[in-house]
Formats: sequence, C-alpha cells, structure tokens
Amino acid sequence: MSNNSNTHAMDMSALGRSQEEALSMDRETIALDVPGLSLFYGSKQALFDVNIQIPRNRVTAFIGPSGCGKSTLLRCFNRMNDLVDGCRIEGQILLDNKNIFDKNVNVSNLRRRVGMVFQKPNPFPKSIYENVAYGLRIQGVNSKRTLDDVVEWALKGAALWDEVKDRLHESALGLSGGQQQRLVIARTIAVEPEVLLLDEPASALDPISTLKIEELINELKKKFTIVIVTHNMQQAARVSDYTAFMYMGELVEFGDTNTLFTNPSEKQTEDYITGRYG
Ligand SMILES: Nc1ncnc2c1ncn2[C@@H]1O[C@H](COP(=O)(O)OP(=O)(O)OP(=O)(O)O)[C@@H](O)[C@H]1O
Repeated sequence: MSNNSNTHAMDMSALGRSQEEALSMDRETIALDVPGLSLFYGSKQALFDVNIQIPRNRVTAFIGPSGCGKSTLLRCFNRMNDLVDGCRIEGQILLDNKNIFDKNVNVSNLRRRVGMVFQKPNPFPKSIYENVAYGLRIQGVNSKRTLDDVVEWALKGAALWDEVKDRLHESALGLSGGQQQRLVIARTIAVEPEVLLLDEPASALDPISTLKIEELINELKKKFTIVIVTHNMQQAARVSDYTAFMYMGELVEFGDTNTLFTNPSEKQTEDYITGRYG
C-alpha cells in the first residue's frame, strides 16, 4: 500500500485557538486543506466560509443537526456536488497543495484518490469478486494474478474475506446489508485511495454490523485518511480522533474528539452534545 501524497505542515494560523491547542501537540500533516469554502444550491447558501484542515491517517467526524451541511461538505471533497444542478462553490480544497476545483483536474482520478461510501450499500449487480476488481479493471488491469491478489487484500482489509472466500463468484446481492457495506468498502479501498469519505456508513445497519464497521474504521485509518459523517454522537466519540461540529452551514468548532466532547469551547457545541438541540 502506498500513501503517495506529499505532505505539508499544518498552517496553525488558519486554525482557531481551540483547534490550534488541540492539534498542535503532534503537528500532524494534513490530507485535505480547506482554507475557506462556501457553497450555494441555487440561491440558497449551504456552507459559509468553512475553514478546516483534515489530518492525515486519522478519523475526522462531522457532526451536527440535520441539514447543517455535513454531507454537503463531505461531498465537496471528491466533487460529488458537480453532479448537482445549480450548485456553485466559492473557495478551494487543496489535495497535495493542488486545488481540486482547478479546470485541469481529472475528476475520475480525483474520485479514485478520494473514495466515497454512502449510507445505503450500493454493490453492483455482479459477483463479489467483480465488485472488488471493478476499479482495477477500469484502469486496464487484467492480470488474473494481480486481480486475485488485490481482491483478497481488499476483502481482508474490509474484514470480509473469511465470510466470502468460498463464494467469491456468487452475486454480491446475496450478501447481508452489513456484508454489502463492507464489500463496498473493499471495492473502494481496492484502488488505494488516499482519503476515504464515509457518509453515515452504518446508519442502515444492525448493531452487530455497525460494530464491525466501527472496528474496521479503526483498522483502516492506519492506511487511509478517513472522514465520516454521522448522526450518532456516540459513534463519533467511539471512532474518531477529531470532530467537527457544524451548525447551519458553519463550522462551529473543530478539535480533538475527546476535548470537543468533554470540554467544548463553544456554547453551541455544548448545547448540541448535551442534547439541548438537534
Ligand atoms: N441537492 C440539493 N439541492 C438543494 N439543496 C440541498 C441539496 N442537498 C442539500 N441541500 C440543502 O443543503 C443543506 C445542507 O444539507 P446536507 O444534506 O448537507 O445536511 P446534513 O447535515 O448532511 O443533513 P442530514 O444530517 O439530514 O443528512 C440543507 O438545507 C439541505 O436542504
């Protein structure tokens, strides 16, 4: 596995004081740098000058009440909002110091580097094997040996191999919801993204499958930068290293998860985590 992006030091001047305190301890490098981003759906503004630096090889959770812009921000990271009519973005997102919105950016390549898993598992109506091999085949990889190796590696990485190794050529649609979600994660990591975006990946799953996904996130962060949107504050507290609290399209507070949940700097964060609204 390679994590082939260049790193650059975190610009602490761009962070608020609490963030600086939270993040300066080990001065981690950043995977995605958002120096100020606004987004409009037609005339409606959904993100207001969001400024956030996503630490590399860590799990960052986005929390906040419904409609606050968590998914919108997540979808910016691999330009999924390009697909939304009337959506307009002001600002930059830097991946390897390059603005992902630049005209010459190849969006397919960006989406390979910044992979995304949605709330509802969406396996292709193909075999388990072909689901995982899909991205490589698109890249023109046809060597059976390579494909076999990557399929095994990715399924092991997604903690699914033992459950499916004897039925690799059966339909992916025969898997349970939890297995399908892990298969989608295997399909996403098979092309070695640098960043994995997870949009409420466990909200459609039962508690045991949810636990497996949470354990998996913990493993995957060794190799990937992970950003997760979740409605579930306990889940954010369990799986993430850093948490961003959003409210009405603004980033209210961003810091290390422990601090944000036990000693938030902002009253709005405190109100939210203590259940006063949301
Ligand atoms: N395609 C779209 N067209 C127009 N408005 C949209 C679109 N997608 C989202 N919005 C609006 O943008 C705002 C932010 O939505 P978003 O889905 O990002 O919030 P969220 O925090 O992820 O919410 P939830 O937790 O309910 O999923 C909301 O007001 C929503 O109605």
